[in-house]
This record gives sequence, structure tokens and C-alpha cells, in this order.
Amino acid sequence: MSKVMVMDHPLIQHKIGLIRKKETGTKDFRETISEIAMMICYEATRHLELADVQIETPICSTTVKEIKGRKMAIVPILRAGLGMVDGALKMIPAAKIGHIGLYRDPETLKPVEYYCKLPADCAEREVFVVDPMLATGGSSVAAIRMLKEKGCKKIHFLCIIAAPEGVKAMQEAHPDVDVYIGALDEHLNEHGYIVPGLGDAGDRIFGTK
Ligand SMILES: O=P(O)(O)OC[C@H]1O[C@H](OP(=O)(O)OP(=O)(O)O)[C@H](O)[C@@H]1O
Ligand SMILES: O=c1cc[nH]c(=O)[nH]1
Ligand SMILES: [Mg+2]
Repeated sequence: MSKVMVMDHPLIQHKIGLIRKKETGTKDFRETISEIAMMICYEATRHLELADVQIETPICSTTVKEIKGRKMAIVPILRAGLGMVDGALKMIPAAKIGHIGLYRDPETLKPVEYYCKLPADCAEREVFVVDPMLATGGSSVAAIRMLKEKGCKKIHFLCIIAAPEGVKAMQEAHPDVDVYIGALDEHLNEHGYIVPGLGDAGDRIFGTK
């Protein structure tokens, strides 16, 4: 069974408080999403293996640790996932980037696919899927299914706010995928929005409403 990790770091909790406030404007919202993504990515890469490497300091030779040459990819779910890419890249700067375009139909709440462009060698890469919101789970479940269809095997999912309904859907559909969550909220409202949540993440990142 996969791990579900809810971040307990005080800096993450503080910053999530800032983006929940309705008066937080686009610039601050976007910057804070990026900072939170960086910190969640720090936790989501804790398992990476290290190898001993011999080097010279200015004083003597010594053994240091290096991340074993593992190939990684960051895959945002468009649009809102784009807001997490810069932050994740600060932690894993050599990662390649794939894009999966999905929007949630406002009536049915089902994900509608409109774009998919992944690194050619994505099947060999460890993939970090990013999307700030895990609500019903429809979008993340579909995105990860698309990645598996392309041969990806080692997949992690990073989000900032999750509803219990979405976590359950992810665990049922993809029990092999670890889920890293900034904050686990109470429930979904009748429109499929997370309560208390932060509203529409895509609109708040891009200033479209
Ligand atoms: O778990 P779900 O119920 O599928 O909901 C979560 C999805 O909804 C939002 O995207 P949205 O459809 O608003 O698209 P956008 O990022 O383009 O705004 C969010 O960024 C997730 O992708
Ligand atoms: O609360 C929610 C649910 C889905 N998508 C969002 O952006 N916010
Ligand atoms: Mg949206």
C-alpha cells in the first residue's frame, strides 16, 4: 500500500494559511504556492538513494554523498499544477518536465483530457506529478493512469490541499503511488470544491477570475 504523508512542518502550515485567505492577491498566491511546492518536494525526495563519491576538498580527500544518477521528471496537471513546477525544480533542477492537460467538467466533475506531452524516456524516469488540489481525485487518478499507459512505474503525487474523498480515490485507483499532501481538509461541498480549501487554485494562480 502507498504512503499518504500529510506535511506537519510549521512553515508549510503557515504558508497554507496565507493562501487560504481570500484577500491574498495573485502575486502573493503564486509565490507562496511555489514556496510550498519546494518544501513538499523536499519531503517527497527523502527516499532518494545516495552513493559514496571520493572528492578533494581544498584541505584533503574525503568521501561525500551524491544522489545516485536517477532520472526524474516533474509532471504538472494543467493549469494549476504549473504553479508548483518552479518550486519543485528548485529541489530537483535536472528533472525533465512533462505536461498533462485536464480540466474538470463543472457539471459532471469528471476530468476532460486536452493535452499530453511527456519526456520521450518518461518510462525510465521517477515521476513527480504536481497539482495543488486533490478534490474528487478524478483529475489525478486520470493523469496517473495516462502516465502508467506510457510505461511510467515509479510515480509520486504532490498536492497542497486534499479532501478525504480524493485521497480515498487515489488509494483505490493507484495503491502503488505515494501521496504527499500539504493539508488534509474536511470534505467537498456540493460543487466539488474543497472545504475550507482555497477556492479555485488555477484562477487564483493566473488571476483569471
Ligand atoms: O480532484 P478533482 O475533483 O479532479 O479536482 C481537482 C482538479 O481541479 C482543478 O483543476 P481545474 O479543473 O479547475 O483546471 P485548471 O487547473 O485549469 O483551473 C485542480 O487544479 C485539479 O486539477
Ligand atoms: O477546491 C477546489 C477543487 C477543485 N479545484 C480547485 O481549484 N479547487
Ligand atoms: Mg480551476
